Amino acid sequence: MAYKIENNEGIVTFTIDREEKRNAVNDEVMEGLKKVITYIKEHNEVKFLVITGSGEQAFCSGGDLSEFHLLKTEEQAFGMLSKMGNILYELATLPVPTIALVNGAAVGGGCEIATACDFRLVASHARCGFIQGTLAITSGWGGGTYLLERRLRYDQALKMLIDSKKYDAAHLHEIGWATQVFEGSKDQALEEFIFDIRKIHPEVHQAYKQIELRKWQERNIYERVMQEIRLCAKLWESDAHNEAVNRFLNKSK
Ligand SMILES: CC[C@@H](C(=O)O)C(=O)SCCNC(=O)CCNC(=O)[C@H](O)C(C)(C)COP(=O)(O)OP(=O)(O)OC[C@H]1O[C@@H](n2cnc3c(N)ncnc32)[C@H](O)[C@@H]1OP(=O)(O)O
Repeated sequence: MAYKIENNEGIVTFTIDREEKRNAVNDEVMEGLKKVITYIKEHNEVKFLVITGSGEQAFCSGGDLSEFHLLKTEEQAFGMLSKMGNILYELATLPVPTIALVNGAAVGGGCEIATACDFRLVASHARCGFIQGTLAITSGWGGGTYLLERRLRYDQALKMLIDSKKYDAAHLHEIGWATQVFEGSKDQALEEFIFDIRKIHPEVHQAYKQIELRKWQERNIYERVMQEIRLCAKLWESDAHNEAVNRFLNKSK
């Protein structure tokens, strides 16, 4: 199984469990995300959702390039990107607060998943970034739109997208992407962060979340996400992208 879902007294945790691939997202992980989203929508008692990755090296390394590299044309790419884009939109607009427990690197689509969450608790050793530019594509799951909505300073958010590099945790905190940085155990960091939140009735959380989401509807976030995905799909079929992915997949051979 590529993922684990646990419910501990209303705190639902989704763990991507593909440590050997640095928790890259494949079709099975997408199905798991759909499942946990449906579960939360059907269970009013859920207080919040935590997303994390197995091991300490990576939260998520983005789309599984060994699988998705088989998609060559713009339309093939759009199919996969929009499937995950819709899942990420559902995640970003869940009625409960969401926490990315960033236990290690969050790059490419992994950084998009973390950005789609309400809070980002980042391990001090983790390096994160929208590195898609190094593959000659843009963010393809809607994460660019979420980043620009997260109220980071605009110039810092745009720089994060266009310099396409990994930032250290201290810098991510300084620019406002990381909610907080933790040392040591991720479970303890989560416990401390939710200590007060978990005492509050879930309907209160949901009411505050609704206020934020109403703003998202007014700002046409879904349409903007779909435009972002289309732009990425166009770049996907370029020679530059193909060559960059081949370089990554063959780097150790
Ligand atoms: C598709 C959507 C698009 C988007 O919308 O954003 C994307 O997500 S594009 C994908 C962006 N991701 C990448 O470019 C992969 C980046 N990966 C890395 O930079 C590094 O792996 C890491 C996450 C920083 C971890 O580095 P390290 O701990 O040194 O591990 P390795 O690099 O040696 O990787 C170990 C192992 O895992 C494989 N791997 C890692 N990431 C992916 C991936 N995204 N897809 C497929 N496979 C991945 C890597 O190839 C190694 O495999 P082996 O050599 O077989 O051990």
